[in-house]
Amino acid sequence: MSEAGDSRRNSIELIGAKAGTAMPAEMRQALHLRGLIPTSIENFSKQELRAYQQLMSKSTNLEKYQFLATLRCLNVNLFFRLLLNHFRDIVPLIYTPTVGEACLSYSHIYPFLYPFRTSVGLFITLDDTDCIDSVIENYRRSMPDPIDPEITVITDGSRILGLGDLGINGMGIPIGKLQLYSAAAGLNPGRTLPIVLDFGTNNERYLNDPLYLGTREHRPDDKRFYEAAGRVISALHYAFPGLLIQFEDFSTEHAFGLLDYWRKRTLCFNDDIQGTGCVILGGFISAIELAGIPPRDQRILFVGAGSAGVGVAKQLVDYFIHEQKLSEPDAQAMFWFVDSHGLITNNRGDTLPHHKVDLARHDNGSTQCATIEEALEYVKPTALIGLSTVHGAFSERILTRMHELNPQARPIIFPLSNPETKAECSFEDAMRCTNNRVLFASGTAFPEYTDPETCQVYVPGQGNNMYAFPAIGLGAVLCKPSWITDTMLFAVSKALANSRSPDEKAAGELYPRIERIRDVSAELAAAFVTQAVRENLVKEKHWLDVVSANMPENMVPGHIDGLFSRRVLGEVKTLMWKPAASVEQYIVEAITTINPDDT
Ligand SMILES: NC(=O)C1=CN([C@@H]2O[C@H](COP(=O)(O)OP(=O)(O)OC[C@H]3O[C@@H](n4cnc5c(N)ncnc54)[C@H](O)[C@@H]3O)[C@@H](O)[C@H]2O)C=CC1
Ligand SMILES: CC(=O)C(=O)O
Ligand SMILES: [Mg+2]
Repeated sequence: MSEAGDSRRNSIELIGAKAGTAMPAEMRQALHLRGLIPTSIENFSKQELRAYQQLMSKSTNLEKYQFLATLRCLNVNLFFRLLLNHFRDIVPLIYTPTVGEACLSYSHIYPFLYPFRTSVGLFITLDDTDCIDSVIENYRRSMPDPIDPEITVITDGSRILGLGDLGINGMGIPIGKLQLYSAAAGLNPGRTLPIVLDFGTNNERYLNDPLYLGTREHRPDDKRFYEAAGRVISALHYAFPGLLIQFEDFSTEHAFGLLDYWRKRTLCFNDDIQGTGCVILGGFISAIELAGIPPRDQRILFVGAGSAGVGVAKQLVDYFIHEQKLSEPDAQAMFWFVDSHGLITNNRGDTLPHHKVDLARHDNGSTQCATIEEALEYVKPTALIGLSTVHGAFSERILTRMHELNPQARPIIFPLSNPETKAECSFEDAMRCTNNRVLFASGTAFPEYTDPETCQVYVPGQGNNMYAFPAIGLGAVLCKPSWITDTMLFAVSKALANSRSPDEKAAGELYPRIERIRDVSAELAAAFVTQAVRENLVKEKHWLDVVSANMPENMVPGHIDGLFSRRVLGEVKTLMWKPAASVEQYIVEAITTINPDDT
């Protein structure tokens, strides 16, 4: 086909196919589509209604996931309209818990053919890293819009949620996270790039699965891993200057190494370490306000000391140092950690991996605790944080002891492992065992709990990094700081705690309601950008002008109130992408994308 023919075809694909039954009559005529589309000329709301009905008619969550995945490829605008208008219902279908189920069977549910010109993302093998530039170029060519991605979520599938090594099947996670970026924080979906490093898997089940879609080899050694991952990151950095890289679900043994090496070399962050730290600190600040004891009297027991446990602990320690004015040793003394070998101490007789050394207790004398129960009796915690991947680790006995050990304070219990099949306890169990006194947040949303005697309904908190990563990403994409500092993340946590509405606070909720996520993300991103400018790490003149103008001297990180902050917030909001509200708007946008000179 001639170039002119190609271009016409592309226009029809972009404008026509995606407007679908909403395409006006004149346009059907002009694009030679008359007779090829059903007669009725609909609006987007009607299309959305039909899509929602079809979604709800599916009998399993996995079928719903598949329906949504296909819709995302066929009609981006409709997909995001549907998602935004039914956020609470649909997030669990595209994210945890259903995305976990989808990843487990990704090689089996993979559609035969993704529609022309709708790349799912990049699948990069070890061999591909020898010609990585051409692989990236293939991706660029495959995209309908000639614009560079501004954000990538990249995994090697080695620790997908709490489900372990899923190899290439982990691709569902970057896809799901990036869908949330667009829905929750207004990142343009056409500029998001999911990547899986298909460097092999140590999962024997997949290696023996005839339908497994990835490389059938064991994972490489550390040297080869870092070399190959480094090539990919450098090539991305070169091809798309300013691209934000989110590391996701790398096993803990590589998560810290990658972040430490790349943190100041390219714009990046690790969601499991830093995003989770941000979000849990935000909820924890809200929880300690309600706990009924002075914050510095908290005794915090972590169950799980992997990338997420360490990331969360680090940000909580920083909070006690910077906001509660404790010395570093005093702040650290408030924390105890249990891993699969028991309480982490410096004299329990094993060699601790690097990331656990700072977590070890030195004051335990000859006491060692082999189990969570023993640690509970030894520490007598006021707060219990689960990032262990062990379903039911917070047994009824443990939950009841938390109630008994805290007669004066409300116990904080955060079972944060994902998906819900890995959660340390359920909301219902935590409520029953603590006489409804628990301050609760879980990684995957639990249903509301109705007290059988009083019929009062209680809403659980969701402590999932989805409250933070979209905002960190939006803030970083907008202002492009040289690197992402701890204090920028701290500002995001503070803004998250501050973002609760008076109603949410009065109801004792630890996080804002999920339906408000776009407003919340905008506030958090504004706090991020403001902090980045304050730290002199932003070069873009636009943001220097917006933020520096009239910045009060006593600006408190994470406080989004006052005229100054509202100005920054207003600017952030105007730059957030959203699906077109009407077919007319959609067509204008589509034509502008195809031919910017036509405007
Ligand atoms: N809520 C959220 O936003 C997030 C939740 N997560 C969840 O956190 C979990 C952990 O993630 P990572 O830290 O990266 O994994 P990891 O595998 O590195 O860490 C797990 C930790 O739990 C410990 N553990 C295992 N069995 C145990 C047992 N029986 N008793 C006590 N400790 C035990 C391990 O020793 C290790 O320290 C996953 O389920 C993940 O989905 C991770 C990031 C964000
Ligand atoms: C939420 C998330 O990032 C995780 O569970 O790994
Ligand atoms: Mg993760």
